[in-house]
Amino acid sequence: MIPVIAIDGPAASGKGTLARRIAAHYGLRHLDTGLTYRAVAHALVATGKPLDDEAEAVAAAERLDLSAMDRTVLAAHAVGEAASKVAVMPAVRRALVERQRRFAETPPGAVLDGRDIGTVVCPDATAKLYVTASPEVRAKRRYHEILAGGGVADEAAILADIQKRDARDMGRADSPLRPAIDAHLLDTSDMTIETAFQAARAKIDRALERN
Ligand SMILES: Nc1ncnc2c1ncn2[C@@H]1O[C@H](COP(=O)(O)OP(=O)(O)OP(=O)(O)O)[C@@H](O)[C@H]1O
Ligand SMILES: Nc1ccn([C@@H]2O[C@H](COP(=O)(O)O)[C@@H](O)[C@H]2O)c(=O)n1
Repeated sequence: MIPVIAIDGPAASGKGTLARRIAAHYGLRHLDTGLTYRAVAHALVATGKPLDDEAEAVAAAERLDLSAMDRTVLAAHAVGEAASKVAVMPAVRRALVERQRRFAETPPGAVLDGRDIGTVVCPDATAKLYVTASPEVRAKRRYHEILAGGGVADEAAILADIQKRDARDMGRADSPLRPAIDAHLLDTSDMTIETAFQAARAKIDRALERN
């Protein structure tokens, strides 16, 4: 059995931070699936195409090189907003999910983080986590992250964007953000990164022992 760890959660909940730690700890590969949607949105913007151009978006998804996604370009707040618009199109999701599944099925196993990993991409994952935190805590973390990177940010605007993105991601018809029925919920509002990692590790260790 190839171990697959599925981590879902809303924007800025800390799922990427946790996924990277878990992948390093268990010696697994890691895929931030949010980057795949960001890369498609970025490709449309870069070529002057509207974000609802489904044919162009599918073509961008099909030619995407998962090993060459540039986090420094794709991490921008505006790209995340654009990604959530591209992510409502079922044909784009089909193309990306196919790529994500192939990544997950490749030895030695993988950690994938996103919005629909436990529900759609890897429904048979070895362990599933749903990581969340209050919108206010998430906005504060993102605000401090931007300042630490030398940027300028408005915490209230970030909070409004996060709430808008949550509503779009949870409200879309295809693969809405929601915890899988068998996911372990991890509310990190009052947890440090280390505490969240130890809590996740305990759940994953138990799941790995069972398999
Ligand atoms: N438990 C925690 N306590 C404090 N800060 C945290 C915690 N978890 C994550 N962070 C910080 O919060 C910020 C957002 O975390 P991260 O990028 O991992 O979230 P994400 O859910 O992957 O975001 P996105 O949806 O935008 O990809 C980062 O600056 C990270 O260092
Ligand atoms: N499995 C996923 C991952 C992401 N999305 C969409 O992409 C947007 C950006 O994701 P980040 O994790 O980088 O913030 C996100 O808001 C989703 O709309 C998705 O649909 N499915």
